[in-house]
Amino acid sequence: MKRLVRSFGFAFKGLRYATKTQPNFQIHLAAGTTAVALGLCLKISADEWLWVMACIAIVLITELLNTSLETLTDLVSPTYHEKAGHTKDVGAAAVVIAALFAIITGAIIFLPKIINLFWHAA
Ligand SMILES: Nc1ncnc2c1ncn2[C@@H]1O[C@H](COP(=O)(O)OP(=O)(O)OP(=O)(O)O)[C@@H](O)[C@H]1O
Repeated sequence: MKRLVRSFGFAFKGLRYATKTQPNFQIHLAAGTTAVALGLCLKISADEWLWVMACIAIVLITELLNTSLETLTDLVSPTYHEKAGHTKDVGAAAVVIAALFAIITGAIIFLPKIINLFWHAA
C-alpha cells in the first residue's frame, strides 16, 4: 500500500512538471476543460460523454508521453543527431493524430447541437 501511494506521488510529480513547463500540455488541458464545460451546457448523452472523456484522455496521455520522450532525447542527445530529430518528430506526430481525432469527434458531437441552439435562438 505504501508503495502504491509512493507511485501515485511520482505520477503527480510528473503531472505537475508537465503542467508547469509544457505550454502544449496547458493548451490541451484548457481544451479538455472547455469540452467538459460544453458537454455540461449542451447536456450531451452518456455515450457522447464516453467519447469526450476518451478523447481528452488520449490527447493528454500522448502529450505526456511526448514530453517524456522529448526530455529523454534532450538528455541522451543534447547535440544534433538525425535520430534524435526523428524521435521528437514521431512523438509530435502522435500528438497531432490524437488532437485531430479529438477535434473531429468534438465537431461530430458538439457542432450539430451548437447549430441547433443558434437555429432556435434566431
Ligand atoms: N538533438 C536534436 N537533433 C536533431 N534534431 C533535433 C534535436 N532536437 C530537436 N530537433 C528537431 O527540432 C524539432 C523541435 O525540437 P525542440 O526541442 O525545439 O522542440 P520540441 O522539444 O520538439 O517541442 P517543444 O517546443 O514542445 O519543447 C524536433 O521536432 C526535431 O525535428
